[in-house]
Amino acid sequence: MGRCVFQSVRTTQTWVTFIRTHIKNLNHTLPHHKRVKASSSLPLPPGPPADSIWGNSFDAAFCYRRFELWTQEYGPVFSLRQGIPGLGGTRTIIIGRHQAAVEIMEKHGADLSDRPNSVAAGDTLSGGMRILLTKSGERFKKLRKALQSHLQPKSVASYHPVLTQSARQHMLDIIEEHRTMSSDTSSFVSTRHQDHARRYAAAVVMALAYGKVPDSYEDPEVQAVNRCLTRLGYAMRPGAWKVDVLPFLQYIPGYLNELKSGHKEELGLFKSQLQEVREKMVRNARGEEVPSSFGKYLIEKQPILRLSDDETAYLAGSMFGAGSDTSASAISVALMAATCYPLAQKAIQDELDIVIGRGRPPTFSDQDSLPKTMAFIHESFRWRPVTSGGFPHRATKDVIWQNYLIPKGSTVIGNVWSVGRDPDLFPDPERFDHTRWIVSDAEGRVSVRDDLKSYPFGFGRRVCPGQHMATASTFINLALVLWAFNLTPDTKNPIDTYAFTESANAHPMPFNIVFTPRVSVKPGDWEAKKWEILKEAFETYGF
Ligand code: HEM
Repeated sequence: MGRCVFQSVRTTQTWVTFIRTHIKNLNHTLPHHKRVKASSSLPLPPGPPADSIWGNSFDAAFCYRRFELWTQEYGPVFSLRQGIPGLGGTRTIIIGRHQAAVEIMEKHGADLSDRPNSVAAGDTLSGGMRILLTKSGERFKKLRKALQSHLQPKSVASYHPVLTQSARQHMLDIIEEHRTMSSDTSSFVSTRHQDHARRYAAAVVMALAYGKVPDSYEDPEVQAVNRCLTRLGYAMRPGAWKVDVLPFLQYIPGYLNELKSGHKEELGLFKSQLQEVREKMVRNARGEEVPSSFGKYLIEKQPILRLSDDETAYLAGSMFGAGSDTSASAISVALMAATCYPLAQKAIQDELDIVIGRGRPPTFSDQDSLPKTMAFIHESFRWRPVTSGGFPHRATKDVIWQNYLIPKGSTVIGNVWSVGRDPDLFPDPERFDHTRWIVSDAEGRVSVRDDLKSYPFGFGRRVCPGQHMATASTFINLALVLWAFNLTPDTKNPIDTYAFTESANAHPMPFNIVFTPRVSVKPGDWEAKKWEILKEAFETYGF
């Protein structure tokens, strides 16, 4: 008698795997919409083979790129397991295509607005008050409501003057770097343009949070906030604190002391920064002007928003962490794209020349007349997204998608890198092509497609509330840089467009750009005069 196939299956564990595999294999042969329900429950989305105890192992560095390969292999939604769920392990569902992200993260937004437990960075270091890590619930709703109302496009427009002023300083920083670094008068290799972008972003976020612009990136307050951010970044690194998988560790005396003192330090810093605004408001009663800021808004509305003093301080303080690093990286990526794709750069400069001319620098009032420039920005967000791997959500209920089960308690991640490589929407995805974002109507009028532009900022109810601010910052800086300069690569140091930091918010590794002013001078004039003319344009133009 032939050996029955079931005789080789010895343990319950292998039984389960055996049945799951067969259901999965059967399902794989069917189109998504026809996939069948398993006998007692729906199957998990498919995924790469996993060790029966440890689950899937993969390198955490640039895992979003590995996840794109698994999306191509296993489909738009796949599952991973690390350890044993329920015994300190996690089940993670990765979404890699746009339609699936909308169907899961937008349609089931209410069931996916939670964040995974974070004892180290969330509960201890941030005291549960840093909105990025706050669990869903009453506190999250209060914090989110306060943020959202202040970061709507209309409120962002009230910050245009400070954004413009800081972007103008950004241009002057580039010109100043030329003056100090270069003996060649016509162009120069900038090695510090990323520092200039960082200074810009720090300045606007400080202005947004507290209504003041720091003198430099070396400003002691900026440095103090950056120290807090470095600590946060370290605490959030997967595996940095075992307490996130083994929560009982938090009860070991002394174990969390380092994070507790970090919390004390940052709460003290955030409170003192907000106190300064409070004091200004008191002096305002005696005639001192108080610039508008998120901090001022929170103080005025604190009773209506039902925020405690600590929550108010944290909300304003967390702004820097969420908005500064990300905006600086987005600006650097846009400049990297312009440098590496000269035809796209020229298309933007031609548009700037037609719409604005060389007589005055661009402003926010030109934004609606510059669809190619806006398309370029959305393409740079797609090409090298800042938050490439997305940010984890947690399912608070079972979610069913196309006969697959996303179980309650799983971590759900919309992989921004993959969604931007969705072949149905972005064919030949590694190519930078701003024209993918341009649509024309019957009369040939061009505009920017609107339906896809928010995914680089996350999904559902946790979508980035700062996205309008981030887009505005990238617009004004890119438009001013390309109005003023031609960007070319430094032939001695080619740019590696895949060289990024491994952090959650990816930054390009340092790269050089050659800046050449686009100013025409009369024959006989010195080339050097171009820099003076440009400087004058930025210093004197009435922004
Ligand atoms: C290019 C720049 C930026 C990018 C790429 C970006 C991206 C993101 C992403 C992917 C998330 C997580 C969304 C999710 O969980 O699905 C997020 C959250 C957040 N962002 Fe941004 N962001 C940027 C700039 C900003 C700015 C300028 C601000 C504020 C001024 C800001 C404030 C926040 C806050 C407060 C959260 C937490 C929201 C929550 O957990 O409910 N971001 N951002």
